[in-house]
Amino acid sequence: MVTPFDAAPIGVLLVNLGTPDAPEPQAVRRYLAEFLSDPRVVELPKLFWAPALHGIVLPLRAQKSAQAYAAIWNKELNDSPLRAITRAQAEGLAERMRSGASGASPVLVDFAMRYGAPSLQAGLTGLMSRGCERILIMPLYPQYAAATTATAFDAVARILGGMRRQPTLRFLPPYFDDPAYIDALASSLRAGVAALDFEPEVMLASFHGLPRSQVDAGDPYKAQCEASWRLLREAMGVSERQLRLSFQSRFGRAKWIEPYTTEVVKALAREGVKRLVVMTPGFSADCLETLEEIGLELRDEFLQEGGEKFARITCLNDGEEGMRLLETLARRELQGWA
Ligand SMILES: C=CC1=C(C)c2cc3[nH]c(cc4nc(cc5[nH]c(cc1n2)c(C)c5CCC(=O)O)C(CCC(=O)O)=C4C)c(C)c3C=C
Ligand SMILES: [Fe+2]
Ligand SMILES: [Fe+2]
Repeated sequence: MVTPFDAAPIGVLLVNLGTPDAPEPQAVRRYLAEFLSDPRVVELPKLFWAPALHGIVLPLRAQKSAQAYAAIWNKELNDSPLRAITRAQAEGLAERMRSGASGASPVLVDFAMRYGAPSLQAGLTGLMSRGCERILIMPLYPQYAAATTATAFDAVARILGGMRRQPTLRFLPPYFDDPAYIDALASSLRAGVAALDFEPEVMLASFHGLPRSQVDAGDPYKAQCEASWRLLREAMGVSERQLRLSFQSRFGRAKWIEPYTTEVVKALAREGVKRLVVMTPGFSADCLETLEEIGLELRDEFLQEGGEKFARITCLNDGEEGMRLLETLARRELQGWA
């Protein structure tokens, strides 16, 4: 029997970057091998990069990164924070889409990782096996980058390339300037600062970096981060000096987009800034880069350089503001479907 098209469920698939299965060198190596072999991520000739990656980068990096993952692993759930939070976002969105749903089609929500597990293949085929013929893919990157947004699209297209009966797809566009995103960031920053036992002298918005060569080649990522930063400053009513911008997570020796987060923070401490708050608006979920690189490493650097009070604002995660944002985006993109 064929389900009438209008009554068939609609699928929503949240997509984030990916993460290892365990905080151990073997698992981290497997994950990094998949991630860093993606030509959208490292744009070097394969003949040169593959031996360097497998011969030098992975043996060194897997060991070091496994220790970093161990420091932030969610022990209660025995899971990576990124996967645990993305799962909670999917569960929360499913609940929200159940209540107040209008029309005949139920909305089913799942999540997938671009690299590692649960795979995009499993996410797509899982929704299809539950009857979804129309699927909204939501890459959870507010700012577009070929290394994140485009590679998710590429991977989905490759998976569909192997299907006889394809679902109909929609993709969430980048939402770096969406008022719902900016409002969610501003509310979470205000609430985060109000809950502190100190008043910050400076706030810093630290975005994940990108190789400068990718931006020079036309990637709009840096401009979109700058636009989010400007809109957030306007929403908060603060100046460029009160809310600074920087880029973190540099990987490799090439130049990445600047200013680098570590340099900005060390300079602030040397200038005499004692109380600092750091937020990471480009990440939808807390992960290695926010919990360890900012929450542990950057905190130590600031305190060692003379800073006295340091606080990190959590990502939007599955909190009220974050979930309201995901629901707003999903409902908007599902118009005419659900
Ligand atoms: C938010 C957007 C992201 C962009 C843009 C991005 C680009 C990018 N990243 C690397 C290299 C690494 N990134 C790593 C971790 C990582 N990156 C993002 C997001 C973006 N990356 C997230 C959410 C995470 C955390 C994953 C987790 O498991 O918690 C890592 C791995 C960690 C490590 O070993 O230090 C690397 C490596 C490149 C090269 C790049 C752009 C070209
Ligand atoms: Fe990254
Ligand atoms: Fe990092």
